Amino acid sequence: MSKPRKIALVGNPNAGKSALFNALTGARQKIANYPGVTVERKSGRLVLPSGEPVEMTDLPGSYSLDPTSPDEAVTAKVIRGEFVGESAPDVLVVVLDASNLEQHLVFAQEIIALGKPTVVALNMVDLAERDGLVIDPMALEQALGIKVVPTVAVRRRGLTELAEAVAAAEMRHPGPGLTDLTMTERRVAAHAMADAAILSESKRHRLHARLDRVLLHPWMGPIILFAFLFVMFQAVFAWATPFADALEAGVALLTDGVKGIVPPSLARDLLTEGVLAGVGSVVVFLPQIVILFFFILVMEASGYMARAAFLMDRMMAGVGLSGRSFIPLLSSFACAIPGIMATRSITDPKDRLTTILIAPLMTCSARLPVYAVIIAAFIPQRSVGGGIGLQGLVLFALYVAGIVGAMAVALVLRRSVTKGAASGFIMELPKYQLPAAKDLLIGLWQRAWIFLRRAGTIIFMVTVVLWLLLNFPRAGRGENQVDVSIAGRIASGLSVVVEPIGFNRDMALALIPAMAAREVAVSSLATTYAVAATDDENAQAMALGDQLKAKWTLPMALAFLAWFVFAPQCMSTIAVTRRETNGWKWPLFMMGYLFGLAYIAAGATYWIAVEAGL
Ligand SMILES: Nc1nc2c(ncn2[C@@H]2O[C@H](COP(=O)(O)OP(=O)(O)OP(=O)(O)O)[C@@H](O)[C@H]2O)c(=O)[nH]1
Ligand SMILES: [Mg+2]
Repeated sequence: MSKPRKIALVGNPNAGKSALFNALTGARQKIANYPGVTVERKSGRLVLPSGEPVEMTDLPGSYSLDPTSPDEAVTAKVIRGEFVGESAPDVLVVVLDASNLEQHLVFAQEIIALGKPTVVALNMVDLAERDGLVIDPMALEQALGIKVVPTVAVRRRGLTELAEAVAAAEMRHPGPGLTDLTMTERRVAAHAMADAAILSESKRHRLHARLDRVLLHPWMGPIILFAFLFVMFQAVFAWATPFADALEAGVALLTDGVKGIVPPSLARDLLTEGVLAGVGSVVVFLPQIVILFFFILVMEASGYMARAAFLMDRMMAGVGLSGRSFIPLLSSFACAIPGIMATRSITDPKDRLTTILIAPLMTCSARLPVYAVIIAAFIPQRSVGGGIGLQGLVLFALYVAGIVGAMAVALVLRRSVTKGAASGFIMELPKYQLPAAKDLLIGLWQRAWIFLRRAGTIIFMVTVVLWLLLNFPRAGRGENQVDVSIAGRIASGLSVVVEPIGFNRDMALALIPAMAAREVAVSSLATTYAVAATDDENAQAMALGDQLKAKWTLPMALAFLAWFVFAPQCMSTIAVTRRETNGWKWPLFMMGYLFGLAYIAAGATYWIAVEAGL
């Protein structure tokens, strides 16, 4: 039997190729709202209405067959049949976003000009219709000289017709006048074709255009973005407090419960001091994490995220980065690991390396518990006027410090280690959409689950190991358990190094396990203070925040915060950096410079705060 024919889906990023691919083949993959998600090749089987089985490939989104990024290079090579170990596709399906027709027709012409059997999937006609765009597929067919099938990938509309067109595509050939055009000529032609195919445009379309004029305005745009982020950080504290308090009370109740049932023993201590105090101290930050991601998901789903990237482009260019770095850096606010992996869509190797190196400076969500516990303990819960909470303001400042730090580092790197010019940036702005409640809920649930799973696995394990190291060898009469323990001794050694920047032994003790996961800084402190307090009934009953207040000064707390703005990332980030840069050189460089920055920032913060009499 001969091999099945190969069908490839091509088109601009965000045209809905993956959605069509999923709908046609039943395969599953992540679908996000901004360009550049499909990095790898996906293929699956399907049977055409004619009964012919074919193999379908989902190619990365591209703007042109002249590749400007590794993803685009893959697409261009596969289409031309130059990809090693990969036969050329027999039929191409060009996927167009009907509501972005003019833009998408530019690349479509280039594909069609290849002369291969090709059909057009005019996708997202639902969104076009909703926007009041009435498109005439026949006019497009005439202009392009090939079959055009209207589809709605997410509603499975037009799939059968598309499959039929694919089966028939072998016989067709491109019309005259499409080959050998320059890019500019293609743009002009695209404009004319879109004009001819679009029959009417509605109020909604004009409304979106007007929204863009405000949100993308050179100076109003950034102010609105800044204001939005400001509100987001205010909300993280303001909304979370009742839930966090309830969770904290729950953990306290559990601890009392265990103490009531289990007789005093090391095992009971492990449960209360290690598991409940340690892991519990992290879990109480679940509401904050959920609120933070609520805002991020709304930004993504509404189409505002891409606008934010667009606004940031100029600032990025100022420090020698391209706007392409924005999405990876933004992902790093969740976690640096997906952020670093997302840099694969950056064309220029030095541009990409710079982005990888600064990604850990974006405040990942694992740092939120650390910030939150210190802020709640040391920054008074009061308003600085106009209903603006001081705590939210400090949190906002910490995030801004990370961003400013990253931009400053990029500026320096681009003039030294990763010298080079900034490259251009093309990005499509998706349509505005009201986020669907169901998608939001699923997204939030996934985030919450990731957080809880971390608490139940890595944070749990590290905390238990730390508890063991804190409890052995056992203290004799009159000795303090933490002082004589293995962990205590290691931390005492380390505190020689961190004393100059204002850290005490307990803080030093939290730094090492925090390399496994940042949240562990919180659980380590909680466990350490719980172990230290075993003999003191009063101290035992104190919440972590009160313990911190009793044992740290304000300058120490601020120095600790400054440390975590820059502190070298977790082990997994180092590992992924090693993988993405093919060696140890850059991860070591990254660790080195981050350690240096963290040390200087914490030290400067401490001494300035002390001098200021805080
Ligand atoms: N309303 C509507 N949304 C769609 C349609 N097709 C795709 N989408 C959505 O559009 C977004 C982008 O779709 P993808 O399938 O990821 O786009 P892609 O072409 O694979 O993008 P890249 O992989 O980045 O090149 C997703 O959020 C889809 O759910 C459609 O016909 N109608
Ligand atoms: Mg895709």
